[in-house]
Amino acid sequence: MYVTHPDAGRILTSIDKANHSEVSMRQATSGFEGTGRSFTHTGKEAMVSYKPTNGVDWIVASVLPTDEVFHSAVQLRWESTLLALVLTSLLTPLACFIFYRALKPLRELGQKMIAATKDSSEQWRPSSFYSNDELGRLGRVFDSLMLERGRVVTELKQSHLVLQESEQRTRTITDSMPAVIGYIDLDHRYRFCNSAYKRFHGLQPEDMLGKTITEVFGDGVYNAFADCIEQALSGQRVSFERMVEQDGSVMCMQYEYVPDFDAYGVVRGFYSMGTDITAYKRAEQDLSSQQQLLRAVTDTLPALVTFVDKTGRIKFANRTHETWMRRPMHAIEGNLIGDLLGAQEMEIHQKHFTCALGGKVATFGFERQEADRIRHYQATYTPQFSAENDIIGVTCLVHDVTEAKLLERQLNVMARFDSLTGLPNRIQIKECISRAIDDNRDAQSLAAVMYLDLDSFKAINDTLGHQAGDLVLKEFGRRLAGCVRRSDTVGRLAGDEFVVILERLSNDSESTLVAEKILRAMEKPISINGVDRIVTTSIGIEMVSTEVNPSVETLLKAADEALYRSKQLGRNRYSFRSAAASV
Ligand SMILES: Nc1nc2c(ncn2[C@@H]2O[C@H](COP(=O)(O)OP(=O)(O)OP(=O)(O)O)[C@@H](O)[C@H]2O)c(=O)[nH]1
Repeated sequence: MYVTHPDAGRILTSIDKANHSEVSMRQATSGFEGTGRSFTHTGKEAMVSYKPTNGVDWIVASVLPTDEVFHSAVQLRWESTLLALVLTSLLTPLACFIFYRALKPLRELGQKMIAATKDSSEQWRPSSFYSNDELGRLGRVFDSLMLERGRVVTELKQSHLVLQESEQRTRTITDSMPAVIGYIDLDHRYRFCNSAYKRFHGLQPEDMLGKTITEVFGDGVYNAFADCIEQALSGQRVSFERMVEQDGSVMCMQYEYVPDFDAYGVVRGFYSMGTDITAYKRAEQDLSSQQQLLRAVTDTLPALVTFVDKTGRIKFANRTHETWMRRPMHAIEGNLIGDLLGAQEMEIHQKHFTCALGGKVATFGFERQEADRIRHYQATYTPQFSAENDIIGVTCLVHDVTEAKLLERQLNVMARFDSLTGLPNRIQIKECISRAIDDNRDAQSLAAVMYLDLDSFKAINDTLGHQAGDLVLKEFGRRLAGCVRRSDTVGRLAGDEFVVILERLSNDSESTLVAEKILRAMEKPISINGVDRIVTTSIGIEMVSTEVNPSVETLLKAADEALYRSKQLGRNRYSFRSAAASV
């Protein structure tokens, strides 16, 4: 029940009758203490406080209209708002001004940035006035960035210039080369073409750029070389020849496809280089026909014709090798000359081969044991020079001189022996005397040269005939040979003149013993056509001592003089040149 209430109508009325649906009223009547919102009895919004009293079962509640409660606060809020408005209106321009001033470097920096992005060519000028705050640092960082950018741009420009110059150089070089040079990417499109495409294919290089091989040359050409293109794009180097018709003439072009790899080793295209090898091909054909001709000519020669390069490898060998060396051609050409000849024979050849490689012609003879006989060969090694005058190898010409050697030996025998008697002739007699002089000196012994002449031999010829004379000459030679040691020499000088050379004598008397033996041997008649006839001989002896060193001619002349002495004394005797013993 209300004990007191501004609304007199409520005094002593039950609270139940009042509007106690409010939370605060229910809280208060439940014995709680607190504050809350409520309404005055006039229906105005109000603040309500309630508290039960001690000792008395009363609840003291005060209800104060909200506007009265917050009057001062509202007043203060209005004043504050007003003040804020005033301050805001006053401080805003000031703040703006301060911000404007504070952001000026940032604004200038921004303008510089915009200007810098518009014109990258201008040299960046860093500002020397920067504050020590964040903006200053930002400005300095931006300046360093711009300077770095300027450096990078400069480098890029220089790189670009270098690249341009390099490209120009590449173009100049490739344009001046007698070869078609192009670059084709993975899509088979031309990315570079030198001016030679105009010369060789009648195509404008600038018209080719960006076009595919098919677009430039057509399906036919592409299909013909599709495999090569794929190989190049798979990273393999490809080389092939292609016949090209241009202005009515046919050229032989050799193409080389060289793959182009990026930094990771992945193919990104390939270079195509085509060279006109028509002249080379013709030269090759000419050379081939010349080689065929050379082979045809040399194959028929009875000689070995070989060309050996500097490394000793046989580059050419005529067919005669097959028969002479008893090997098939494939085991000769392309092999080393050392392998063909064998180590033993190569040892003989090596120095002459080296000599020829040194630029000199070397001629030498060598022998080869073949089956049961020895064959003799004459070899000539001639150095071969390139157009630049460099030695490129050696031409070997080998003749079989076995027959010539035999003939030479026969001639030698014929030239050194008397055909009638088979005894050494004048040439060999002189050699024997010369050798006897040396041996005599070396052995410190004596030697003797005996000059013999048949007595009145002319009469035999005249009476019995020339053939009878020959028979007497042969018999005389035979008997002479029977009177001397095997180490002595019997020879026929000419006509009926003979020489006996006695070696290793101890004294003069040994020569006289031989002379007497000869005289005795001639005492026996010679049977001539059934008629026995005694033919005597006169002998002249010249001793060869170790003290003097006479010439062959001197000795023969001295012996002849001694012979003359024997003739003078009546023939059929021996004499020394001086007045020594004569019999
Ligand atoms: N049958 C033959 N006679 C020859 C040969 N060569 C030379 N004669 C002859 O040998 C003779 C040599 O005579 P001479 O030695 O000059 O004279 P000779 O009659 O022997 O007289 P002397 O020597 O003085 O004792 C000449 O009649 C030559 O014609 C030959 O090969 N055969």
